[in-house]
Amino acid sequence: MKRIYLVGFMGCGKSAVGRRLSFLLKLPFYDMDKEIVRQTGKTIPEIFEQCGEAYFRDLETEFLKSHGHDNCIISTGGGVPLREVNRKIMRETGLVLFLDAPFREIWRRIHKDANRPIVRNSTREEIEALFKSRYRHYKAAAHITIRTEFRTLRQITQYAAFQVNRLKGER
Ligand SMILES: Nc1ncnc2c1ncn2[C@@H]1O[C@H](COP(=O)(O)OP(=O)(O)O)[C@@H](O)[C@H]1O
Ligand SMILES: O=C(O)C1=C[C@@H](OP(=O)(O)O)[C@@H](O)[C@H](O)C1
Ligand SMILES: [Mg+2]
Repeated sequence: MKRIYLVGFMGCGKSAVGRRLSFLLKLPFYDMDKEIVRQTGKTIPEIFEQCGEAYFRDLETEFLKSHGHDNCIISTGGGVPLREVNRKIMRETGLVLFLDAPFREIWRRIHKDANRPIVRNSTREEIEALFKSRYRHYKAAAHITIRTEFRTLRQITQYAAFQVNRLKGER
């Protein structure tokens, strides 16, 4: 089995589900944002402010190109599937799961969070427009879409594990 990538909009649960899935499947877990913070010694808002968003996007692609481990879970950042090269790498090196959460739930989770620079500098309407414009990229990246509405983190994790095992059996 190769890597398992979690994709989706900010706040859909990629980091939370990724961590739980790594316990359940007994596979190492990498959160791309945390790896980038570790490698650069800067927080995500600091990278955006000091180096610009384009630089952050290059770091994401660089992470995907240079990550040396298979058999692991990777939670991506919400902007990763926007680049075609990123989608291609993810689909060729693993299974991509899209956590599809409704916008109102996402907004409730992220609107007060200072760690997401895009949210900090935008209105609800702007973030909703971003959510809509990104949706097709998540769909294009994903092998499997998991709807998260009305499901607990535990249920989502169990369903993700079930889908991973099912697809592993098919390959
Ligand atoms: N299905 C869910 N039920 C309840 N809380 C959730 C669910 N999914 C995510 N959360 C919570 O929402 C917040 C944002 O989740 P996070 O994993 O950081 O999202 P992402 O990494 O996709 O941006 C966290 O506090 C997380 O625990
Ligand atoms: O959607 C985005 O453009 C971003 C999502 C964030 O990750 P999460 O999706 O884990 O919040 C983080 O990579 C950065 O703030 C940019
Ligand atoms: Mg995250």
